[in-house]
Amino acid sequence: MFELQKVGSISSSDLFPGGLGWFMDFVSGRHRRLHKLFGEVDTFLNHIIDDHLKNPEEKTNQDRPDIVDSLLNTMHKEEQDESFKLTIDHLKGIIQNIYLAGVDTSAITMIWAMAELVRNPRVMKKAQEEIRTYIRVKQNERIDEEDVDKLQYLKLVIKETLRLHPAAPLLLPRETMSQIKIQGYNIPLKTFLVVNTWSIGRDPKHWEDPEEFIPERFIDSPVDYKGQSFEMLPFGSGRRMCPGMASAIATIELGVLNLLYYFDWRLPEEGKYMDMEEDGNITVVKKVPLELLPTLYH
Ligand code: HEM
Repeated sequence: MFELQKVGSISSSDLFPGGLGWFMDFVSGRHRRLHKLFGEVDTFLNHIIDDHLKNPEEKTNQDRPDIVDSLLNTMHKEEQDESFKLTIDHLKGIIQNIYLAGVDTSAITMIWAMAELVRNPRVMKKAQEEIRTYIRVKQNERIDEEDVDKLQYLKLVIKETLRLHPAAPLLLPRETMSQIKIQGYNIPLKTFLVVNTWSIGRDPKHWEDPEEFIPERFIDSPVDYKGQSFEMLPFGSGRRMCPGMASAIATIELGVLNLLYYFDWRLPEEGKYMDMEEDGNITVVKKVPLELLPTLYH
């Protein structure tokens, strides 16, 4: 999947629409690689679906159905709307979307959040104090989604992480549907437009100390990540903005909450500088993998 994401990023055909781009992609072997990768991904998706068909949720130890179980159930329900029937191909498309657009991006954001927290002990301490004051988990119980609502500072930490480290820093490309004028620039019809949300989130015109990790900057601020505040757009904006935003936020908040509730974290070598260099293309990851030592707290 990750290889597909890499090969599927901006191609010559995007930059030179028409014959030239297609020819360049053909000569560079990109078409062949994509074709091969699609075959591999299709086999992988068939495995996932077969596994679920062989082991329906009621026959496994799972305590709740996963999304593939739910989609298979919908598919098999007789009362499906005649005008739109969910098929195995739709199901494959949805699973692929979740893998390509959802798993990587959410994991990347959690890694950046943990990196920033360890680099900023003041913020880590404040976040853990809040969590350990408001959350009490009894034995054999789990932290659940409702617990997150009690944690205002944790939410600010995630917001600040999304400002500084939007997982998809260039959003998805757009093409203008007519000639437009923006801030004095004439943009012709059918122009390929890329929005750099990474630099928007660090623009000193809008952010004080933009490179600093300061979750408190969002206290009493109307600026949010939901596509309405153009000072930060980690999930994009408009009708093609990220449809997985709510699921991503729930996953990230709950994930980081679990990490901070159960463990204390430190660098393997105390006091060592943490390299925050970035790497990637469609998604931007931490170039030097994050290595932290956990100590069990609860
Ligand atoms: C931190 C996590 C995530 C980030 C930062 C993120 C970010 C984005 C961004 C920037 C876009 C392009 C929006 C635009 O150009 O206006 C996008 C599109 C998309 N995202 Fe996410 N995303 C995340 C998680 C997820 C999850 C969990 C899912 C699914 C479960 C998901 C599914 C999608 C899909 C399907 C699109 C394409 C929408 C379209 O083209 O109409 N994303 N995401």
